[in-house]
Amino acid sequence: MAGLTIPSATFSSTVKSFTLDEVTKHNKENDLWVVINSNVYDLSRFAQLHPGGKSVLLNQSIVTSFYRCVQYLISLVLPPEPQSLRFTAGQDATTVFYSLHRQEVLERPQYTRLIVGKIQDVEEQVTPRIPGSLSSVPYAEPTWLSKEFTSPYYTDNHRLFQRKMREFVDTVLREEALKCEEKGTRISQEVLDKMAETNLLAMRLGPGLHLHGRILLGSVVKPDQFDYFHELILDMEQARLGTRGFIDGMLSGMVIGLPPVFNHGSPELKARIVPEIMEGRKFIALAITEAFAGSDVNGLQTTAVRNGDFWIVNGTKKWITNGTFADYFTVGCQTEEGLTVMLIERTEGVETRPIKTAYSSTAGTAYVTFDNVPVPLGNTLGKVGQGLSVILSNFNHERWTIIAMCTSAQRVIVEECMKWTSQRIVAGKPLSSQPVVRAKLGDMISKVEACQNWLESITDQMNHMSHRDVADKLAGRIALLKQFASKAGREIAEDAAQIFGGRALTPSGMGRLIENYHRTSGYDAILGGTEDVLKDLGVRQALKKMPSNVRL
Ligand code: HEM
Repeated sequence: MAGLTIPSATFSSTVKSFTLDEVTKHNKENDLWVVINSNVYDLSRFAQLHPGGKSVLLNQSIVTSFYRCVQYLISLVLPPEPQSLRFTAGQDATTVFYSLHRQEVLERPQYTRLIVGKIQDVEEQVTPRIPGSLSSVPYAEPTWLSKEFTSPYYTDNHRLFQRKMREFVDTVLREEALKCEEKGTRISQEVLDKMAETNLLAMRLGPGLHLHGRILLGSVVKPDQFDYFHELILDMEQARLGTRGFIDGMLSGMVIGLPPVFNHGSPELKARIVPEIMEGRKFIALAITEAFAGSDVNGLQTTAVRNGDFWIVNGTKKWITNGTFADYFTVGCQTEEGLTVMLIERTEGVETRPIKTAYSSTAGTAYVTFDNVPVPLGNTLGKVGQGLSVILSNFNHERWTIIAMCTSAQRVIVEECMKWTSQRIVAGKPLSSQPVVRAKLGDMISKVEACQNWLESITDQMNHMSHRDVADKLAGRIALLKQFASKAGREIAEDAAQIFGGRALTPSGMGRLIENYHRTSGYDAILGGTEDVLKDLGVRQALKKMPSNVRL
């Protein structure tokens, strides 16, 4: 057997080269080899531990049945070993493997160790995606990242930024995301440090002065060059992880809780807390919603009463993202003068309890209670009694980031469905040969493309407008797009679950991304404003601008 050096993503040492005939001899229970994607695996010992059971590794596939029948006829003349009548073992199991497992199974170190060689002169049938690379599946990437298409919005710098972001997501975040999503644990300080090192946390807050003096993603983009398309790319790349709880656990609380501080806090307060938060050493959450009031911020019941140089705060907050581990809370309170926002530090009288939600507790969703908590008057954000404008000032940005992540998550689902419907064989034909399945794919693709194109158009406007103009001219459009995108997401999730069947119901295995999205797509329809409220807001904003001098 000749030695062969294979430069591969999974192993790089000198590996042995075999013929298929040689592999066929290893077809017994304790001497069990299979070929998957031109690699030869020795499963002799692993068969006992195989999560799918030992018997399936020994069972006949249809192809091997035929092959064995021929063997059987020959055996009438020359008897084979009795066991070899029912082997998958000793065969090329590529097709059956990919119909039952995701590629990532083969990439786990404990399984790459099972490789004993490669089949001579045989090309890989499946090319695993290299971390950081683009997908070649149609509609798996937005048009601007698809070969041979152009875009009026993105520059070479955006393209470079996208490449680096995807690399970061694939190599630094992906493993952590899977682990935290499954175990419900909070993001590790080690990964947070890496995010802070690249200033990813600061970039999540959008373009602005807070980026000045910072080195962004290893100097890929200069702080004053960073625009809303860079931020869009960042959000969309992160959302490709397909782990909804972890996406929020990656400090979404900061994205919505910190802007009121640096837009409305005193210079001393900002100097004290903003750097440590943007560097991932301390954590902040936005605490507005209550069991008593959600979108209706005027109905909040948490109170703040003045006492000397302090507010004394009493009340409760519910559904607070990152609340279980937050050091600071940006809180809406009722005062004598009206709604007022203030920064409350985790101190005596502040308690947080995890709330069990439909997504992973890695997001740190909390119920927060304030019991006679003294808050320095200097922690007031904006003017006393004008809390509504402080809260509203960040809503458009929050909603826009939700749209970006929701659209990107949908695209991942489209990619999953394109792959699955092409590889899944039912009654001898791929699923995609069914018109009803193609109709679902058509709906999904149309929806995600509509969201992407509308979103890019709004993002372009944001790049050319002041904050005030965004509030005046884009609030309604952002609201309408958010409800459209989240509804599209929920419909896509439903269609994808129908396509994947039972696989869409288990959080691990082939349909794990579909299961996660199907379970959590409703979050985008509620967080940052429910669909009905936003649709109404969008129309009300439009009606406000109806000229009085028009008639049919
Ligand atoms: C290198 C070889 C293999 C490895 C490392 C492996 C590993 C695994 C793992 C980790 C699972 C759990 C589910 C998942 O994480 O996707 C699984 C399930 C399964 N495996 Fe394998 N497997 C191998 C080969 C095969 C082959 C050749 C067959 C062919 C019959 C097979 C049949 C199954 C079945 C039927 C299940 C259960 C699937 C389900 O629950 O939907 N496996 N395998």
